Amino acid sequence: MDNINRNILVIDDNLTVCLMLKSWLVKKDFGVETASSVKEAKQKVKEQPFDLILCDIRMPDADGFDFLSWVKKYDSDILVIMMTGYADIESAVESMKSGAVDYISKPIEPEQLFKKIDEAFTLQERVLRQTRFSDNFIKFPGEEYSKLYKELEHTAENNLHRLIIGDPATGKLSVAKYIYEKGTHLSEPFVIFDNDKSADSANSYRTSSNGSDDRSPLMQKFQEAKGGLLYIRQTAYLDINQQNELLGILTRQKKDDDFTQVIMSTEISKDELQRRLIPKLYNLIIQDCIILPTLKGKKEVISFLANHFLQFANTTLDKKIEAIDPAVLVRLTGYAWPGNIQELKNCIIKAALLTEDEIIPASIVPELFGDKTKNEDRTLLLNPIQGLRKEYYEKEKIIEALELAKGNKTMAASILNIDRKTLYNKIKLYNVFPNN
Ligand SMILES: Nc1ncnc2c1ncn2[C@@H]1O[C@H](COP(=O)(O)OP(=O)(O)OP(=O)(O)O)[C@@H](O)[C@H]1O
Repeated sequence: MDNINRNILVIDDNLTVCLMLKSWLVKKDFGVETASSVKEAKQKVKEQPFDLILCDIRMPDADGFDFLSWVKKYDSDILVIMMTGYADIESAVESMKSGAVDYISKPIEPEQLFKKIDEAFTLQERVLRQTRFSDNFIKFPGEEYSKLYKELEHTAENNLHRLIIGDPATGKLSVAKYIYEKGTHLSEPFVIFDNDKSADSANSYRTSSNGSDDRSPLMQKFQEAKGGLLYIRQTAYLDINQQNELLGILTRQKKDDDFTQVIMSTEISKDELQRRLIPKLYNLIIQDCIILPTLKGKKEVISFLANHFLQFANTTLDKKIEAIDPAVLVRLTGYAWPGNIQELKNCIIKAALLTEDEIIPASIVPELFGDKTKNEDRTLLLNPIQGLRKEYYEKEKIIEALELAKGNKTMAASILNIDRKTLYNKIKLYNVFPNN
């Protein structure tokens, strides 16, 4: 990965050390900020995303350990390397037990520093690859779902291309990630081609520094995904050229090491899809397509998921809520969930945030569902965050998710179903400053 997308915060009360480290790291293309006190450092961490922090173990206004435990609580994904004097080796080792990824002794040698930073990122990437999606996917109870999971496993094991049809937020992307994780190419990329008309610039034609890249956005993403899995969202809206390209991808690839599995998704009905796609493509992908159910009327699944998201909220928000009051469950299971899993997830997160006791109380129902007679007037926060990949709404959705998650970026990323790094990039892109 390019260092250009990585931000490092250097914390040291010695200005010379800060400036020296900054000049070394800037030459390696890192984005670098400095802070001369823990107070200033905390402020900076709240204002902008950092991937790694180099922190002096002894700071005048607070202990480096205090800062370390604060930062790990604030955002456990930020890597911290402690900087120590020779006499401090014992505390450095101690700091690793408290969550630092490494330590480095002063005086610092540039090569040793780069090596340690490199190792820290490599280790993190390995861990992320291993745990990337597994936290997010759970299997729902019931016969219908167990058939679905068997089908997904078959798709994964045999490296098959598949179309997934499902209403908004029924878990199409999650299913694609599951197939990837269960499949044979975990060490290869998982790439999303978001065919939303207003999708972000990642899908626009890219121009290289010394010439132009005249491959279509779809073919660029296909190349990027080589040997891995390409997920095509909103397949129904591919233009004719892209449909022909997709047909080529699906029919001409050989099953060798470079084989790229393609999982396509759409929200629209088969009839509508048939009207939009060229017949050859439609006929090819409609066979064996996977249809994801909606939540409406599935009481057992809704209550299972509500409890699952409660556990997730407990862990992420550091809460200890043990149960959901039966009256709340009745309301949850009776609701139609037009925004499907996303809406339910947002609802439970909100409930967890509003709950101080061990049980989500019945008194919370009006807050969650508003006035029953005016269902459409539910708060904005409870509207499903569906359009998150659409540029028009993206900033708004990010702010909404950060507000809902009370600034907790791990939680916000999960709400948006994007990884933390993507969230950080978008926070930067749209200049969103989460305050908490
Ligand atoms: N099996 C699952 N286990 C846990 N969470 C899930 C599961 N399926 C979906 N979710 C959660 O539900 C939300 C919506 O899922 P996802 O983004 O996969 O839906 P989608 O159908 O791809 O959405 P869209 O209609 O926007 O394309 C996400 O927050 C995701 O984490």
